[in-house]
Amino acid sequence: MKSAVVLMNLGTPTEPTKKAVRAFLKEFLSDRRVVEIPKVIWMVILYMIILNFRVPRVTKAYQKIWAGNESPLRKITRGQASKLQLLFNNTYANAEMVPQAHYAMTYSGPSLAATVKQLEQDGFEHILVLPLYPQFSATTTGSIYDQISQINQQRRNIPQIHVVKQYFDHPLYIGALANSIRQQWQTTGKPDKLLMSFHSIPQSYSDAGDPYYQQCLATADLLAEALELQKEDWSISFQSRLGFAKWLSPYTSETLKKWGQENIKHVDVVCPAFAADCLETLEEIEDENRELFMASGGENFNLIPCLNEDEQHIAMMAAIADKYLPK
Ligand SMILES: C=CC1=C(C)c2cc3[nH]c(cc4nc(cc5[nH]c(cc1n2)c(C)c5CCC(=O)O)C(CCC(=O)O)=C4C)c(C)c3C=C
Ligand SMILES: [Fe+2]
Ligand SMILES: [Fe+2]
Repeated sequence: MKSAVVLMNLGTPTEPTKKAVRAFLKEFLSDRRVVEIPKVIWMVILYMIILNFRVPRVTKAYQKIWAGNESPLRKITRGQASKLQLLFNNTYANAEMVPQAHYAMTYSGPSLAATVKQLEQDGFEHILVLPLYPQFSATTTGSIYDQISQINQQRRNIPQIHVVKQYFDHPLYIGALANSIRQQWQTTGKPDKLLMSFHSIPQSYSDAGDPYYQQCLATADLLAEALELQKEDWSISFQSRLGFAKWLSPYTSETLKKWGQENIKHVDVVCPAFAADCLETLEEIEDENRELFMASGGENFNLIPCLNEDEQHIAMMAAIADKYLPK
C-alpha cells in the first residue's frame, strides 16, 4: 500500500512585496477559525485597517528575514520534508513500503487539497497529515481538520487520511527541544533566565475551550524538567498578539522589558510552539524583543533556533508517522 506523509505549517507570502503580503494576510485572516469577530465587523476592520496599515510594516519585516528567494518558513518546511524522505529511504527495508514525504501550507500554498488530489492520482491509498503545531489550537490545527472535511465533501470515495492532532508532550519532541537548548548553552553559557515564548491566542478562545494554553503549560513543565531547571530559572510567556483584546499572557515583550529593569542580564528565548523559524521568531523575537530587553538594561540575549531540520526533530516526525502508517 502506497503511503504519504504531508507535513503542514501555516503558510507565508510568496514574495516580500506589499501585494503578496496583502494576499497572504487576506486569506489567513479571513479564516473564521482564526478571527471569530462577527464577519461584517471584521471585514471592515480587515479591509480598512489591517490590510492598509499592517501590510507595509509586515512587508518590511519579511524583507529583513527573507532567505534567498523565499520565506524562511517555506524553505525550512520544504527542507524538513526532504530530510524526512531521506530518513524514510534509509529506514524502510522494503522499498515498496517507503512513504513519500510532502509538505503543504494551510494558507498560500501548496494547498492540502492540491497535494491530496495529486497523491490520489498517483495511487497513494494512505495519507498522514502531520501539522507541525505541537500544541493543538482550533486556530491552527483546527483549520487543517476543516480543510480535510472540505476535501472529503467533494468526493464520493473519500481518501484515507489520518491527522496527528498534537504532540505537545511527546518524549522525542521534549528531548529534541532540551537537546537544542543544551547545545546553545555549550557555546553561550547558561542564562540567568530561560524564557519559553509561545504564540498567543485570544484569551476568549481559551476560555471557550481551546486546549492550547494548557498544552503550552504542559510542554513548558516537561521541558523544564528535562533540563533540570529550578522554578526561578525559567518562565513562560506569549507573543505575537494582534489588536486590543486580551490574549494569553504574560506577554513576551512585557516580560523581557521587566527582566531588563530588574537587572537580569542574560536571557535565552526558546519558541517551542514553532517547528520552523519564521517571521515571529526571526523578526519579532530576534529583532523587536531583543531591542526591548537591551534597551531596558539587558546585556546578553540569545534566540535559540527552532528545531527546523534538526536530526532529532526529523526522527520525531518519523516516529510519529510510524505509529499511523501501514506496516
Ligand atoms: C489574528 C489572529 C492570529 C491567531 C489566532 C494566530 C495563531 C497562531 N499563529 C501561529 C503560527 C504563526 N503565525 C504566524 C504569523 C502570523 N500570525 C498572525 C495572526 C494570528 N495567529 C498574523 C497576522 C501573522 C502574520 C504576520 C503578522 O502580520 O504579524 C507565523 C509566521 C508566518 C511566516 O510567514 O513566517 C506562524 C508560524 C500559531 C502557532 C498560532 C496559535 C497557536
Ligand atoms: Fe500567528
Ligand atoms: Fe508577529
